[in-house]
Amino acid sequence: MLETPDISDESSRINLPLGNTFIRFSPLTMWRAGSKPRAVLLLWLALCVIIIPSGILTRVFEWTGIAVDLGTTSIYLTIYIPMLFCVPLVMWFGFLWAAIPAYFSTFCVALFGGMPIEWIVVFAFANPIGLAMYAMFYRTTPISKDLNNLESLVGFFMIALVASLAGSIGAFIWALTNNVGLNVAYPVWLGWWFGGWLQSCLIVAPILYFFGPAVQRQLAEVKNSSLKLNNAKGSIIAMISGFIIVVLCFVGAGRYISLQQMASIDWASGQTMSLMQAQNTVDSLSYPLFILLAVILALSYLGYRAMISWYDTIKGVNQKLSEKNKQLINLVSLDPLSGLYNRRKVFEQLECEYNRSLRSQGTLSIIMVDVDKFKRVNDTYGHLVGDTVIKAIADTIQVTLRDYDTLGRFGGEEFIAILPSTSCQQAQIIAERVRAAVSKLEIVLDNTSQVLQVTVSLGVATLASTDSKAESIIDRADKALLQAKENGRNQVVFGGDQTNSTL
Ligand SMILES: Nc1nc2c(ncn2[C@@H]2O[C@H](COP(=O)(O)OP(=O)(O)OP(=O)(O)O)[C@@H](O)[C@H]2O)c(=O)[nH]1
Repeated sequence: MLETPDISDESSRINLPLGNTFIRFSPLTMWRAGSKPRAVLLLWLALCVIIIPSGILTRVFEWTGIAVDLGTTSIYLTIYIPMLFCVPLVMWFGFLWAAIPAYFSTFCVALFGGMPIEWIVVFAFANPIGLAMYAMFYRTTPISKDLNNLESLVGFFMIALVASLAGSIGAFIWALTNNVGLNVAYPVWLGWWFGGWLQSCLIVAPILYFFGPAVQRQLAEVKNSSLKLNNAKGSIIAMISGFIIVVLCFVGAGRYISLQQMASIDWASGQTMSLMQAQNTVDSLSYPLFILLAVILALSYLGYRAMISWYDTIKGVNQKLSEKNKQLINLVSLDPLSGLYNRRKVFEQLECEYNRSLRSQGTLSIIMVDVDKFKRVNDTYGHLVGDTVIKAIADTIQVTLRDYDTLGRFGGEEFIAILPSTSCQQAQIIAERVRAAVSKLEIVLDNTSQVLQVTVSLGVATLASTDSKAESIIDRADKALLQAKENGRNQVVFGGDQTNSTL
């Protein structure tokens, strides 16, 4: 039977590049999973030991940023060492692997800076929220994390911008806890996200480019989940929902704590601020936060839509490609009129069966079939009717053969059947069945309702112990076919010595 290689399964699934699979956060499982996962876990723990106090070190040595004078305002471009580690971690490992050290490093920095503990708990979520943006983007986008092409680089710059904006909501908490007004909070916030973005573009991007391939090669063995695009929609919706909930909790908790604190502040006048006044102050600080949140969500949504349409495009292109591949395979292997294998493919198939029979010392037979007096059909009814007859004969022979036999069109009105594991006696029985089926075939001519009947002559040959190549069987079958024609047509002739044929 005809077998066209099925490549549709492959095309329905787009394998994301190696880098786009994250390592599942399961330290205990990794510890038990063998030496390689354990080494990765230990490496991560060692990095945590570096990352968590690195934030404090930047404070102690005052590497916290660069002041930039913008005329009327001056902003302070923040450099935050822990994020230099955590962004590559989120890209190579996954969200929790980066969020945990990011949370605790910010926690330590805030503690060191004397921020009240209830604030610290909320404040430390700012950078993990930024990291969630990276994770969301890379979980669902089939672009390289090694930034080895322009598309990936631009994608990274864009996501770094959104992530820096998301992470910079911490600037408002800083402003609240330091009792500074919007005039101070605003440039701090500007420097916070702009500095974070520059840091990602200028320092993290080269790290990803130069070290990414080597790191990912090392991590390949412990990455066990390849992401199916079909699941990407679900996972991005889950991540965006999670992100919205976290940010809302973040903002809500921030407002609640700040209201409580402001209500109890003993101002210079010595009076406690009224709850109403506190509410107004918090509101004035919260509005930019809500605007920022709305911008981030809008950007996320747009990004999500863009990604989904991108996937659909890729999927469509892949489907078209696989259809074209199928067409191409058909073109080189199938005869367009009969739909059977063509001569080239028949030879390939025969070679294959010949080698298989030699290996297994099995039998192999072939039948050559030629339509009798076909020239007369063409001359009498025209070539179009001739084509219909060829197609009808092809179909009849095909259904007469067994599933594992191969039928091909060898030339004009000549067919060849390859019969694996078939002795010369069995082959002759099958050939006789084919002859009888064709002779009973009634082809009704479309325009005249006239019934046309044809016969075929058949030459049978079986693999002999003396055969040194596959073509020898064809030679004998061809000679047998000629003999059948000479004997008067519409008959089966066996070619060669029956006793010498493998039985
Ligand atoms: N309609 C049609 N005719 C074809 C095709 N391929 C070959 N033929 C015709 O098949 C005929 C073969 O004729 P011959 O080789 O003389 O043999 P025959 O008339 O069948 O006579 P015998 O084989 O001796 O019984 C020729 O007229 C070819 O033009 C095809 O694809 N379509």
